[in-house]
Amino acid sequence: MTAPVVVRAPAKVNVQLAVGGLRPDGFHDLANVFLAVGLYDEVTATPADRLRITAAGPDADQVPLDESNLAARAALALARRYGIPADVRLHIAKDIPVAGGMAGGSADAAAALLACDTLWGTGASRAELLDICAELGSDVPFSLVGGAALGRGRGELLEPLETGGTFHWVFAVADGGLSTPAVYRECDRLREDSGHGYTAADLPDPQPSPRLLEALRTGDAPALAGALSNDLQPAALSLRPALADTLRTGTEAGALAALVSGSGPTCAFLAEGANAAKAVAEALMASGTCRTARVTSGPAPGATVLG
Ligand SMILES: C[C@](O)(CO)[C@H](O)COP(=O)(O)OP(=O)(O)OC[C@H]1O[C@@H](n2ccc(N)nc2=O)[C@H](O)[C@@H]1O
Ligand SMILES: Nc1ncnc2c1ncn2[C@@H]1O[C@H](COP(=O)(O)OP(=O)(O)OP(=O)(O)O)[C@@H](O)[C@H]1O
Repeated sequence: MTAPVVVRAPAKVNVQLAVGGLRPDGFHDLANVFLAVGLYDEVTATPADRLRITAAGPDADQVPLDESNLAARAALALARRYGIPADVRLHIAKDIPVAGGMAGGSADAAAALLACDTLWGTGASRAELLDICAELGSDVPFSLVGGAALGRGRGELLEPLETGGTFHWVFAVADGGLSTPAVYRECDRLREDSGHGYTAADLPDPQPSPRLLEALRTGDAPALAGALSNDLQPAALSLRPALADTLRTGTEAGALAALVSGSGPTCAFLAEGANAAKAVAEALMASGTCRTARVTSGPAPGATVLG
């Protein structure tokens, strides 16, 4: 009998998310600086009579178990490319918040792709895997590579970035998710309403911040704190105003900086060290401004076959 294959893939936080114009294909051009952090989903692939998806974990009831699941779509995409049936059971052990702006579904897609490639012995090249990842979603290539990277285009064109140390983070997980397309739409609406005379379609090309890249390269947490930015944050706050209380609570508890993670509603807090992170998490839990607070660090490795 073929042994099951277990693959682990990380969550991400966008330390910079510069959002440019709305493209004719409905996506936005980005300068997207990703950092993988140590919260993981695990996907176990086992031979089966047909494609089957199961999920476990606190948020498992919010994970679709049909072919809309990104892990299922990854298996189907690989099987189609190699002309083989996608007869596999994919079990998702879910620890990344669902619809939280931390690329949980993308992590499952990258993990499932690597797990199926290993189980089926398809031997796809890294370039082929990245190509399939990009078809599945803008964040999926980064879930495969992990570490830190600059994402251009709609976020799928990656350039690895050097990091000079470990950054300590706290993530405040909200009750209920936010829809990524709705947050991008709200970003466009706020910009169009702001009266600067531009429309979403003709913004300048978004650029990474040299100060932020340098802070990552040198592992300088206070400098990174001063350079964090997320153009989707006003939109996430507009859709979920209570997030302002969460951000304030973490900052008052000693975080170096606070920002919404990607499209939200998870809020991310950068801390000076592991002890400071623990204190920020305790304050967040006590405040009642979030469902739970998770302490972790980054960079973390990309999708990895375990065992
Ligand atoms: C917010 C981020 O998580 C930051 O990393 C990503 O930009 C979202 O990436 P994702 O969840 O993989 O998103 P996709 O599945 O590719 O796209 C979902 C929807 O988000 C919007 N979208 C996404 C990426 C992008 N560069 N511009 C967009 O406008 C589009 O409405 C798109 O239809
Ligand atoms: N494997 C999966 N895990 C979680 N959600 C999934 C999965 N596959 C599909 N989905 C659907 O995708 C939606 C968004 O889920 P996900 O957890 O990836 O959001 P997210 O972390 O905010 O994404 P991102 O940060 O990439 O924008 C969910 O509400 C769910 O309907």
